[in-house]
Amino acid sequence: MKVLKDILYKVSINAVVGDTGIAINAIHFDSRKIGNGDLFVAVKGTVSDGHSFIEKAIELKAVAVICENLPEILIDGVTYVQVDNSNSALAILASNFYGFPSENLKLIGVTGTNGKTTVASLLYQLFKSAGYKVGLLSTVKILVDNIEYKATHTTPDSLTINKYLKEMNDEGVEFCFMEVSSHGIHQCRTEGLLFEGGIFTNLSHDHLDYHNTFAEYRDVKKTFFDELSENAFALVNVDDKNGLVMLQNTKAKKYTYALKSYADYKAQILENQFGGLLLKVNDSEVWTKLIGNFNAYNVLAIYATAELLGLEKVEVLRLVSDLESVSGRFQYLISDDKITAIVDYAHTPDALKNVLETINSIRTKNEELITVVGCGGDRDKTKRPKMGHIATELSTKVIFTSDNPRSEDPDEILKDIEKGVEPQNYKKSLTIVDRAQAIKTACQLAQPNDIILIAGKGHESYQEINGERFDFNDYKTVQEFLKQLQK
Ligand SMILES: CC(=O)N[C@H]1[C@@H](OP(=O)(O)OP(=O)(O)OC[C@H]2O[C@@H](n3ccc(=O)[nH]c3=O)[C@H](O)[C@@H]2O)O[C@H](CO)[C@@H](O)[C@@H]1O[C@H](C)C(=O)N[C@@H](C)C(=O)N[C@H](CCC(=O)O)C(=O)O
Ligand SMILES: Nc1ncnc2c1ncn2[C@@H]1O[C@H](COP(=O)(O)OP(=O)(O)OP(=O)(O)O)[C@@H](O)[C@H]1O
Repeated sequence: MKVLKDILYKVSINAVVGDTGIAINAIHFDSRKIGNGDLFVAVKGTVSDGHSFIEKAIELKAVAVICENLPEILIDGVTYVQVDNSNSALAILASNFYGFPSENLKLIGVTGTNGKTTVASLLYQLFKSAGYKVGLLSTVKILVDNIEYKATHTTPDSLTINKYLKEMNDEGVEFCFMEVSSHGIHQCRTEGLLFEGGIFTNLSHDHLDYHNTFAEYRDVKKTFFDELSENAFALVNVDDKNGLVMLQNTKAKKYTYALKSYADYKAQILENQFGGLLLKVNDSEVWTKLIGNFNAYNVLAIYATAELLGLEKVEVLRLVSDLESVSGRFQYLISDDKITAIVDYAHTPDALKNVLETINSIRTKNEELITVVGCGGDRDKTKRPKMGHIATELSTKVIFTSDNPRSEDPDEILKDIEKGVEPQNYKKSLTIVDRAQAIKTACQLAQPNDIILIAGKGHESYQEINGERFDFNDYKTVQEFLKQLQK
C-alpha cells in the first residue's frame, strides 16, 4: 500500500480532482487487471484509447485515475490526475511505487538495431562468473540472479521493469543489464530509471513500420543517451556512422569502441574461424569462443563495459575467454556426417547480411551454403525483398519459408521476399511454406561439409500462424532431421 501523493512525486501534473491522500493498492494501465483500491493509468494506444476504459476501471473499484483528458462525468470518491503524457507519468509512478529500485543497483542499458540480446546476455554471464549477483532484462528471458521468468518484450513496460528491479533489490543484485528498444524509449518505458551506463551497438534499417523515417528511429535512440546522467558512461561503436551522433548531447562520460575507426577501445581481428576469435584490444590479446566479425564488436563492447564497471583487466580477459554463445545467436552444431547447421536470430536485412558474410569469411568455399529464411507478418514489409536479395546473393542455395506469419497470408509474404531475387539467382532458390518441411529439405540437400543457415527465429520456441502459437524450435528441428537423415 502506498499513498497517492507519494507516488505522484516528480510527476508533471496539470490538474487534480479529489483527494491525493488515499491509499493505492496497485497500479495498472490495463483496465482488465484492476482490483479494489487500484490506480488506473489511461494510455492512448494504437488500437484503442485507454481513456475509453476509465469507466470500466472504476466499475472494478479503481480509486484513482491518471489521464491526459479528464472524463466529462467525474465520479465521487475517485481521484483524477490530469497529465500531459500518461506513458511518461506511468514510468515515474512505477519507479516511485517500487521505491526507486534502479538507484539500488548498477543498471546498464544496451541499445542498437542488432546485438542487444547478445551483449546484455553475455554481460550477465560474465558478471555471474565474476561472482556477482546479476539481473537481466532481455528478449530471450528475464533473470533475477538465478530466478528465471519468461520475457514477452525486448523492453517491458515501465511497471514490469520496476517490479523486476525491485525484486532484484530484494535478492541483493548488484548489476542489471537490460535491452533498450526504440519502442521502449518512444513509449517512455525507461523514463525515470537511473542508468550507470548506456551502450550503443549499431543502427540500421529496422522498425520503420513503427518509426516513420530512419531519422526518427535514430533520434529516438539518441534520446536514451541524452537522458543519461553525468555520472553514467556512454559507450558507443564509432564504426557505425551514427555512433558519434549518440554522444552529441549526452552529459555522460563518453567512450568509444571500434575495429576500423580511432577509438578508446580499438580492436584488430587476429584470427576468425569456427572455434574462436582472437582479438587485439589496445595492448591485450583477447580470445573468445564466439565467432564472426559482429561478435568481435560484441566482445569489444563487453570487454570495455566490464572495465568501465571496475573489473580488473586480467580477470576480464579470463572471463571473456569462457563466454558461451547465446541461444539462437549463431548457435551451431556439426552432425555426425559433418554437416554444419547454424541457427541465428537474424531477422533484419543487415543482420542477415552480417551472418552470411561471417559464414562466407570462415568457410572454404568448396561447400554449399544453404540458407533457410522467411520474414515475419504484421511487421515492416520493406525489409522482405531486401532479405530475399541478400539471401540469394550470399548463399549457394536458398529455401524461402514462413517465419511468424502472424495474421498475414504466408504466401503473400513469400511473394514479397521473392521480389528481391535477381533473375540470375532464380535457379538458386525454392519456396516451401511449411518451415519444418523447408528445414528437412535443406538437410536432404546438404552433403558432408556443407553448411545450413536457418535464420530469423533463433531461440524462439513457437511459430505464430494465424494468431495461434505452435511449438517450434529451429535448433531442435534441424538437429532431429540431421540425425534421421544421416547419410
Ligand atoms: C505497437 C506497440 O508498440 N503497441 C503498444 C501500444 O499498444 P496498443 O496501441 O496496441 O494498445 P491498445 O490495445 O490500443 O490499448 C491502449 C491502452 O488501453 C488499454 N486497454 C485495452 C483494452 C482494455 O480492455 N482495457 C484497457 O485498459 C491497454 O492496456 C493500453 O494501455 O500501447 C501499449 C501501452 O503503452 C503498449 O504496451 C504496446 O506495446 C506492446 C506491448 C508491443 O507489443 N509492442 C512491441 C511492438 C514492442 O514494443 N516491441 C519492442 C521491440 C521490438 C524489437 O526490437 O524487435 C519491445 O521492446 O518489445
Ligand atoms: N553487433 C552486431 N552487429 C550486427 N549484427 C549482429 C550483432 N550482434 C548480433 N548480430 C546478429 O543479429 C542477430 C540478432 O542479435 P541479437 O538478438 O543480439 O540482437 P538484438 O539487438 O537483441 O535484436 P532483437 O531486439 O531483434 O532481438 C544475431 O543473431 C546476429 O546474427
